Amino acid sequence: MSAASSESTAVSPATIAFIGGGNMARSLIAGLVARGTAPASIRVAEPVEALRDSLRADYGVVTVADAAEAIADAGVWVFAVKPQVMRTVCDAVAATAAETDPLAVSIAAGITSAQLDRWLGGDRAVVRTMPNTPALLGAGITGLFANPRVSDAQRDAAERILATAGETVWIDDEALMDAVTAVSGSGPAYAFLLAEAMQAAGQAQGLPEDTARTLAAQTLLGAARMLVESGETAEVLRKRVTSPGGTTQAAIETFEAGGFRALVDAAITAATRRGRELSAAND
Ligand SMILES: NC(=O)C1=CN([C@@H]2O[C@H](COP(=O)(O)OP(=O)(O)OC[C@H]3O[C@@H](n4cnc5c(N)ncnc54)[C@H](OP(=O)(O)O)[C@@H]3O)[C@@H](O)[C@H]2O)C=CC1
Ligand SMILES: O=C(O)[C@@H]1CCC=N1
Repeated sequence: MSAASSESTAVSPATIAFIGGGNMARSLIAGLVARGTAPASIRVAEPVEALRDSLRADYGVVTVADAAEAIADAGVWVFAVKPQVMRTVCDAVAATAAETDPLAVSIAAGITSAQLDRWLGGDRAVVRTMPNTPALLGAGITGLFANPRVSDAQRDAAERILATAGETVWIDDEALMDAVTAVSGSGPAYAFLLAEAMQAAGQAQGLPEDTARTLAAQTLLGAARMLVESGETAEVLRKRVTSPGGTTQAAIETFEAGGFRALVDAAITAATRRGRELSAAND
């Protein structure tokens, strides 16, 4: 940490400022507080009063309307705003960054560490991350990339913060962060889409709404746990459910005939491309 902090404000490496207190910040804050981070060491800058009120009520964190107030004594700044406003947000805090030399952690899709570094005035320590919403339960996974300016201690600090949200995986080639975003950042939505479709199809077969919903949700939970806990591949687990000439085979053949794998590939390709577009469009 730089010794250039202003005399009136002691910057603490343990104080974390969130800039943006929306959906994803909330998930991360929930994880941090649930796993022992003192709420008083978390500042959240969020313009929407209702969001500030609920973050304060639910987690006891310090909430403010303006980023300048949140970052003043924080050694770690977590940028949790939309990619479209990231440049403006960075411009507004760049002067303070030059004074206090914080670790900048971004969770934004697409925006690169080089962009963040440049917008924050240059020569900044930046960790670009991509968490996902199961962070709310500590069941998330986050991809992380550190630029060369990040020290070992700062890398550990970023790891500690994101590890409260679940698993972590460091990525050496930043270009792959858009693929991480497409697979795991956006991925919970794909599982929810599948749940919606399974529920609707079950209802179409006559199941009551509540029953169809519970069957779909519990099935996805059980399958996900088997994927993580069994040590076996998805393919092996799938084949074990698929009795020859049985019901699963009828369904899987219908998926395959409909181009399911190609559709998933096209969807993840589109999401990866969109990450790159978000970077270029907001530069
Ligand atoms: N949602 C997800 O599953 C994931 C999201 N992300 C990334 O997280 C980031 C945030 O996404 P998400 O939480 O969904 O978005 P949200 O819109 O829910 O949250 C962003 C919040 O930041 C606020 N904001 C805007 N400008 C400022 C500012 N100058 N200072 C402080 N706060 C500001 C917004 O207010 P207002 O609405 O008034 O603009 C909003 O409340 C994005 O970059 C996204 O790519 C990453 C992984 C997963
Ligand atoms: O949809 C988005 O752009 C963000 C990033 C990953 C999940 N939500």
